[in-house]
Amino acid sequence: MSTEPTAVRSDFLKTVRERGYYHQCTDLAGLDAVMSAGVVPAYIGFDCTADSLHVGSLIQIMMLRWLQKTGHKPVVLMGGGTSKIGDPSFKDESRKLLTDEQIQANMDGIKKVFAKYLTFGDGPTDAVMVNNADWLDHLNYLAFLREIGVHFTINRMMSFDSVKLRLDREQPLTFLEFNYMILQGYDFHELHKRGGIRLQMGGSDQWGNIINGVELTRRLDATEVFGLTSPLLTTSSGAKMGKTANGAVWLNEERLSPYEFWQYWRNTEDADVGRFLRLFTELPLDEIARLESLDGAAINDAKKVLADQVTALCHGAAAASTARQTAEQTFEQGTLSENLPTYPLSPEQAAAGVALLDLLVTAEFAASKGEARRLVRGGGVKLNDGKVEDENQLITAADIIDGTLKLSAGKKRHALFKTA
Ligand SMILES: Nc1ncnc2c1ncn2[C@@H]1O[C@H](COP(=O)(O)OP(=O)(O)OP(=O)(O)O)[C@@H](O)[C@H]1O
Ligand SMILES: N[C@@H](Cc1ccc(O)cc1)C(=O)O
Repeated sequence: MSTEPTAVRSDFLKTVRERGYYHQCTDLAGLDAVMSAGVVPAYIGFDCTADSLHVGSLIQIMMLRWLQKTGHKPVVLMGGGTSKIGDPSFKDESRKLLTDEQIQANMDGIKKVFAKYLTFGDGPTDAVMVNNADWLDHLNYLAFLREIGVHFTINRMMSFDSVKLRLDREQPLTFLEFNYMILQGYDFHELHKRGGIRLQMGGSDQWGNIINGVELTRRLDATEVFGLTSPLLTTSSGAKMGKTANGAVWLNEERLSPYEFWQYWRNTEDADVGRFLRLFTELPLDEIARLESLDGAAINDAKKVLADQVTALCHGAAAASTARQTAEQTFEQGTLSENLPTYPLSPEQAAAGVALLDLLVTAEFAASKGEARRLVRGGGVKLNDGKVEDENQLITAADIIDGTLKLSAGKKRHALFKTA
């Protein structure tokens, strides 16, 4: 790797460095020269391992958005082929093999989010979506080994973290998974050949896979292509970005309501506000500097700006403003908002009595009854705004006011159960 220049000229790389998307690049000066000279088509791949992406991948989506805004062409690669293998990078165990139907359903779910962040079409800087199953599904094993396998040495493959970590821990790495980096490497060469793609981006866990593509393309096409990675985000307290007590923070509203999404950002730790504003909004940097310098109670205003901006991008301005109003009604005016997550409760259930622990699980405040029990013991559960003392409490018709029961966990998580 060459020495990194202190200044870059291209708008895209300036943005990447100023806003905190930069971790590593194969040749920053070389990439800067190419990006300053004209439109660069660049890609990021997403495997279809769930039916929605989560905020961990939002940094990648924002990089594609900035790429387009600064005059380049984003290529979104759906890993319809690679999802059949499963990327072993930084995973302790083999992934569960997915069926073709599961992969297709996941792809249908994941695809939806990109239209909100990118403009698709046929123009020079319009985004396009490709699926690597289109070329990987039809590879001929012997021909592939002879044309591509010959460029990879086992010695070098063993030096990559995705392989090394498993072997060091004496955990199995199947031959299937061992092939993953070759296939992702082949994608880069294929995309370069098909659409002149010069750059692949991804989180820092993708570095090894990206390098393989850069080296393979250089050998086969005699062209320099580039790799650029972002840091893998954790919150200031060290938690992996994108996970809450309830699991991942999903981008699709079928998985997580815009209200809960808004709340996630509103609950950002103070120390993360500036960093998240730079990464996940498009506000000008001087405005962000002002917002992050707020302290005391005023930092909460900055968190609301963050929540508004990120929710508006992901779910639209209307959903963002409804989420904000709901939160303000619930927390600042103490009224019940109709927009809180709502679950049905049948009159029969209410008449027979339902265990509070079951409702805590239904509302996704706890993943199991055991966890729900600990939540109550910790003093964090409220029923209609009154603290719950008895973990075995049965909810009955007497707890239902005007057909509604309000359940809360801590100050910030609320759900309504309705009998009609
Ligand atoms: N916390 C994170 N910060 C930055 N980038 C991330 C984060 N989590 C995932 N990514 C990036 O998002 C892209 C998609 O990753 P992927 O779908 O594998 O996410 P994941 O959370 O690791 O999911 P899975 O658990 O299925 O592997 C990759 O480029 C990856 O590096
Ligand atoms: N390996 C990437 C997905 C990916 C797949 C194919 C590619 O060509 C590029 C990236 C991930 O797990 O997130």
